[in-house]
Amino acid sequence: MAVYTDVAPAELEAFLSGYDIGSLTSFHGIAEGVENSNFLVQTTTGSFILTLYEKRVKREDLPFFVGLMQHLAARGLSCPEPVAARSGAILAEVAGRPAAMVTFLPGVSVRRPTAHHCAELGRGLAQLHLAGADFALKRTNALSVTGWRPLFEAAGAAADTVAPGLSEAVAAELAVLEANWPQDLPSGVIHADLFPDNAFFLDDQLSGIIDFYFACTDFLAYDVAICLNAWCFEADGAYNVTKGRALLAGYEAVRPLSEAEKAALPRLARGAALRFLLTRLVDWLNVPEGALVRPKDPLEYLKKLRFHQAVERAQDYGLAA
Ligand SMILES: Nc1ncnc2c1ncn2[C@@H]1O[C@H](COP(=O)(O)OP(=O)(O)OP(=O)(O)O)[C@@H](O)[C@H]1O
Ligand SMILES: N[C@@H](CCO)C(=O)O
Repeated sequence: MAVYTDVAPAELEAFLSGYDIGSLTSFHGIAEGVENSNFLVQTTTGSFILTLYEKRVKREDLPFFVGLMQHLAARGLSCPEPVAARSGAILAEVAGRPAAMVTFLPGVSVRRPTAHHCAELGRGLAQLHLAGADFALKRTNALSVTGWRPLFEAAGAAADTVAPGLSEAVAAELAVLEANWPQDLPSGVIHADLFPDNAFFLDDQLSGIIDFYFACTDFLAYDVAICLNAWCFEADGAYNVTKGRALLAGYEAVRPLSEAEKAALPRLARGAALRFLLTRLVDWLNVPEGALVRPKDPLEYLKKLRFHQAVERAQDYGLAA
């Protein structure tokens, strides 16, 4: 149940009195998600999402996130639109947490994506990259290569309680990627967390992208690598090249990858796998007392990392020659 901060009905009513969105008819915490506290708010005019930002979202980053959603929605991307209060304010504070209201998107996430869903996602990701190309604000990716060693140090030797030898394996991979991380690739706004739970489908067509709270400025191909990790592996840890081919073809139909991006893809995929291994490892080792949210399995990403370590060229992911 990803509600870390609860909201009393009276407090919500007081908060909503500052908005022209009708009167409250119902609201409830949303179980999905592990980073923030989300509530479905229904009023006499429609449905909205109230998000209370938790530990990994810094207040100073919120203007970037809400500004980006406004920018992408204005360019036709189906994403949540921040709702302004009567005062014009987008950002607020509810139950002591920074908060914002956004529009509710129809559609459902798919738990077991097919190759068709991967193709749709690839197209949507490329459209996101193109729509974000003229977004004025920049945000450094705190979870790219320079952010991984501090995460590893936060886990420390306890990593080996999760799996024997994990600490040594991560230290070795970290050294390789810090020494060989790609430079000078096409950069821009990336989503950076576009997992199946953050994409909505209606009748198997991509209908929306949510959860822009890791969005930042980084290599566009790194976002592709994150999606290959999140969408193209089966539950048993095997890479599904049919899904990879579909995702990459969908992406390239909208935005072709450069030769430099293709050459860098295996390293970017290793880095993406290490990033999610590390954030999951830190969460796994730091479950708050009485938490109702079960952290995600870091070892899922150790398996993916090991796959990428054996990949020699982008075509191994299903990329057209
Ligand atoms: N704009 C929206 N429209 C419809 N549903 C939404 C919207 N935003 C969030 N949700 C619902 O709330 C859930 C959690 O949202 P979100 O993924 O942003 O939370 P989170 O804590 O950042 O999760 P995580 O980072 O683990 O994906 C989503 O899976 C979805 O069910
Ligand atoms: N999508 C992330 C959790 C939210 O950042 C993961 O699966 O590890």
